[in-house]
Amino acid sequence: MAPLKLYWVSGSTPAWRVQVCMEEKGLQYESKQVEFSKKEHKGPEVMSVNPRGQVPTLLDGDIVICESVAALFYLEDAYPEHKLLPTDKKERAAAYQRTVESANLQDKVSGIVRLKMFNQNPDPEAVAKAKEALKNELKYWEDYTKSGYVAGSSFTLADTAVGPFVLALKRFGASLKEFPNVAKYADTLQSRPTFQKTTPPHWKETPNQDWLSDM
Ligand SMILES: N[C@@H](CCC(=O)N[C@@H](CS)C(=O)NCC(=O)O)C(=O)O
Repeated sequence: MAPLKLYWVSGSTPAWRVQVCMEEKGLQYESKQVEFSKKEHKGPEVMSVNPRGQVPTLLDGDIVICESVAALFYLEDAYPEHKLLPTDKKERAAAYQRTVESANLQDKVSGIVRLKMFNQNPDPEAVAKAKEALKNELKYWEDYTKSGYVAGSSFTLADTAVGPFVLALKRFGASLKEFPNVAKYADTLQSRPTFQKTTPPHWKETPNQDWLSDM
């Protein structure tokens, strides 16, 4: 049996990061999809390894990693056969920077999800504020993606960290017309077999949301 095991939920963008990273590295892993609706993430199997009861939870034998970005760095370190960090020091620094910096984008995307997914009638003022914060964040990523990827002109670990959140924007209906580089980047990611293989299953079966149709 493969030593790597990933607990994940369909639509969890942090979990998607780890799936993409393992696929890009060509790693075999046991895929353990859990259901939020059945509270499986708070059940004994997940809670015994991750007391927060969250996904992603990655196991490598008796090693447990419960933070998605930490999991990316761990995988790069433990499975160096297919490297996702550049060897050039300057390019590597950029990839480290963007991988960690993806937390800012994660935060702004999560802001929209918290308002729209878990609220029947979200406060319009709060929604407008969250969209403004997201637009401000996207200005940075518009600059970072001008050479095709988020850290230089080839795919790196940083793209596994950022990519799922950019594709979440498309899922939520954003055309990204004000952010043409990000829009092109989204197309690049969407055409990558590893992203296609790991796209949240329920996204493929249900129409996109219209939460960001004005963006
Ligand atoms: N900072 C964590 C966030 C993990 C997280 O928020 N996971 C969500 C799903 S996207 C979750 O498991 N939520 C259930 C809960 O918190 O009870 C990471 O990047 O891995």
